[in-house]
Amino acid sequence: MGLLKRTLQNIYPQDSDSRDRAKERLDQLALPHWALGDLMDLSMDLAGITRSIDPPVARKAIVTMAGDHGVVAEGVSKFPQEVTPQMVYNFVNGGAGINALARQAGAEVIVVDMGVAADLKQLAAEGKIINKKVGLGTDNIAKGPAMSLAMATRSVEAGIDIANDLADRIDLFGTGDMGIGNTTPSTAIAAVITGKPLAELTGRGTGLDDEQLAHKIKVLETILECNKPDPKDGLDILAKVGGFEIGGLAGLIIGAAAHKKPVVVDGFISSAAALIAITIEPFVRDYIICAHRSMEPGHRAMQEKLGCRPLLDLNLRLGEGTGAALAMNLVEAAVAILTEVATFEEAAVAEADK
Ligand SMILES: Cc1cc2ncn([C@H]3O[C@H](COP(=O)(O)O)[C@@H](O)[C@H]3O)c2cc1C
Ligand SMILES: O=C(O)c1cccnc1
Repeated sequence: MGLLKRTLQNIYPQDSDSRDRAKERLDQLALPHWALGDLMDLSMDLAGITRSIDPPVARKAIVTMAGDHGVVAEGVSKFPQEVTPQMVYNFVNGGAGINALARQAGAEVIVVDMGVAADLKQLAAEGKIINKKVGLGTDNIAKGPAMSLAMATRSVEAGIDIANDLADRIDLFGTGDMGIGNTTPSTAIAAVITGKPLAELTGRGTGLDDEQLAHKIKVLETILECNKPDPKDGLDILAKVGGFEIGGLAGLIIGAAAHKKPVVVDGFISSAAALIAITIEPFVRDYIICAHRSMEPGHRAMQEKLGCRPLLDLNLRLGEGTGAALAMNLVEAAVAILTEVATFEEAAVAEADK
């Protein structure tokens, strides 16, 4: 049996006993009932995910996966494809948005080459990135499938491998992406899985103007017409309209769920990966924490389908894992509430009048 199938057999819903035990304590905290709001719901989720009322989250990593996209030939991005490997160097040198925010959150940044259209072997040989290259960029999805079904499986299994390798030393995973053009496959995935119209889902990515946005929607119509992915088959969707880094992130999310570890899902591209993951195995949903609401208009529909309310809404539109790094601070806050706040009884505070 392949790695993906074996991993899926280890994915269960959140543990209701641990959730109940967390709720029992949270209900008694010396504050007006549930006054720390969504953070208290998050505490319960963390207990259910980790099977503990002292959920471990201290050791954090953002896994930023990079890949290129043949569809850039259609003029769907404001930036040229060379930016993908150039940003990989920036990540390695510590100068990108994700490096600053991960440092601030106390999270490690792990950069993975899933399919950048450039030779990054030297960086991998120096141990600065992980090499899981499936191809030199996907094929142009406006002309046919992104990749073969075998490559789609390899992408997802590469992400599972990374989760497996990190599971001994990381408690809390975050997702990040880098790949010029990747809001286009992400929008295609969103359209297939949410069933919402492209005009509602498609956004400006790195900053398209009105005319370029209208063109991107046309290209997306062509992409869906010529590929016709099966909305119930996550691997089919990934192979036809996905990307190597999107597949890798779907695998990372699946892997985190199999290890009963929370995974903070970043923005638009990471959410496309999460949609692929829950289409492959719906229980994966129980392990996902949605970091923030991106500026891309389709993000709302994606998060509704994920069944996940975002923690932050900061007009971010970057990716890289930046929103996930910011939300990790809130995940740690949710644990602090559960483990450090005293109950009415412990603090000798009078309870509410009936
Ligand atoms: C310098 C730079 C750094 C980035 N970091 C993340 N992205 C983000 O923008 C890209 C997706 O937008 P689109 O589909 O419009 O190309 C992805 O690489 C995503 O990670 C960046 C984009 C640029 C230009
Ligand atoms: O929300 C995101 O992840 C995003 C939005 C625009 C461009 N790149 C990433």
